[in-house]
Amino acid sequence: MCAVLDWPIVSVPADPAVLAGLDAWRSLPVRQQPTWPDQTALTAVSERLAASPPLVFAGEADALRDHLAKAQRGEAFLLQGGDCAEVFAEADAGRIRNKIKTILQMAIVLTYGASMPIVKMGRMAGQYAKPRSSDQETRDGVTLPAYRGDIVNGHDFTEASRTPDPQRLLDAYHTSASTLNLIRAFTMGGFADMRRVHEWNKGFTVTPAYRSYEGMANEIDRAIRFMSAAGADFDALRTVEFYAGHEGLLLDYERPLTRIDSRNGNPYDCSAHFLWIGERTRQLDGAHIDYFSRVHNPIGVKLGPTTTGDDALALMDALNPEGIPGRLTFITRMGAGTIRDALPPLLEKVAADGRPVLWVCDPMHGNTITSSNGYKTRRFSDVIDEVRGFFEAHKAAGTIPGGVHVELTGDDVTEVLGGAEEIDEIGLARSYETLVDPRLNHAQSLEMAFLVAEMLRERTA
Ligand SMILES: O=C[C@H](O)[C@H](O)COP(=O)(O)O
Ligand SMILES: C=C(OP(=O)(O)O)C(=O)O
Ligand SMILES: [Mn+2]
Repeated sequence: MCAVLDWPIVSVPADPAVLAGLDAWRSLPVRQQPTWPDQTALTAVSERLAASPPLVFAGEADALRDHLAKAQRGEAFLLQGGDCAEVFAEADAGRIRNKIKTILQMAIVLTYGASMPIVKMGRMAGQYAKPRSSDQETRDGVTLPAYRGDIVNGHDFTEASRTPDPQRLLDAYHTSASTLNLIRAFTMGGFADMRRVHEWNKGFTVTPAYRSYEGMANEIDRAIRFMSAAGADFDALRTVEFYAGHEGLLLDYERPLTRIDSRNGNPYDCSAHFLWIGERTRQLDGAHIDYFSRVHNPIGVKLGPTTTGDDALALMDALNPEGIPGRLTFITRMGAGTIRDALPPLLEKVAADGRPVLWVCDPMHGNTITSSNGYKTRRFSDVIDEVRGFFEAHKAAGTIPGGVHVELTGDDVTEVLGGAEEIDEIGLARSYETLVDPRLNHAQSLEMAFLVAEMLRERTA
């Protein structure tokens, strides 16, 4: 997040038609929104949000778009990771630091293993709204609204907690701001300096992945010492660009945080650098597609196993009709057993169209299962197999596998089955903490990075 920001002396005002368009979604079908019981409170909160400073700058979103354009062309690779659902009470320094360290470690494994620049992005500092399969949840005969993420309601199973509360939009804004502040401090203040690769491993449990990382960090150290002795200047390695993204789901939050870029009069959603539209809200005639077609951030769309080539083209027409490089990312989440059949027709159709798209693999959301002891989980082997299928399909089509999108945490949780620590169904009970979907823990995340580095190395070989 260190784009050069030119602060213009003369502001370009927005075209009134562009401003009016930002509210067109209100008259379209909109899915997965809460029913706010108090509309007056919602209006007051929206006004507060609209008057608050933006969380990111438009210039930073533009810089990210350029990086994503490089990933599209195979000159970089996107790593996006973080919680399924961030939780306000867990936005503390220790957890945020562990997540950043984990993503930095994964990025360095990929950079070193595949000699490829990695674009680093968190599912962080705003990932508070969740689409749900069901609007309600029933426990022991009591039915309450489903938990829709901390920005909407609380997870506790009481009527008070589950009732949507607009004040939570302000809490989400402030928690995003403090999270982003810490991310900026960690990545711009010297902590992310590549000469400190060893320190990013400190404090984590010693696992096989931890040891592999130590080995690689020793090699990097040696290479840096050699290059320094040879006169190279490593000060450029002091800081790291780290971007923030979340699902652009809750339009009552995204709309007031949308601002007009004074450089050119264009609207940007300044709640994050990157917003994606979920599998459940990507209807062509729906509110989400309309809204995000009007803001200038780089935008992602999740594509599940039933997506057709024509759906993909229609999404390109809606979100990136002119084919601006880096503007549109397709995040496929097909399932390990499906990707090898479902992805190739999409790749073929999009390649024939010619407009650029960044293809990213989410190997999590198509591989969710329930364990026999009742946990919502995923198998590490399925996650890796889906990434493998993604690389295979791109190789066969002659297209570029441009990134991975992963649900992970830097903490030592037990939510995903398998990995080198061989977490089994009984083991899930040890430290199952997620409020929605299961996340890779620190060791599983590192292990994944080593495996993806190999796939990426083969791609570039
Ligand atoms: O990350 C998202 C979840 O997969 C989605 O919200 C659905 O979860 P659910 O089936 O538990 O409602
Ligand atoms: C809900 C999510 O994904 P999808 O829209 O792909 O189901 C998510 O990324 O948490
Ligand atoms: Mn999820």
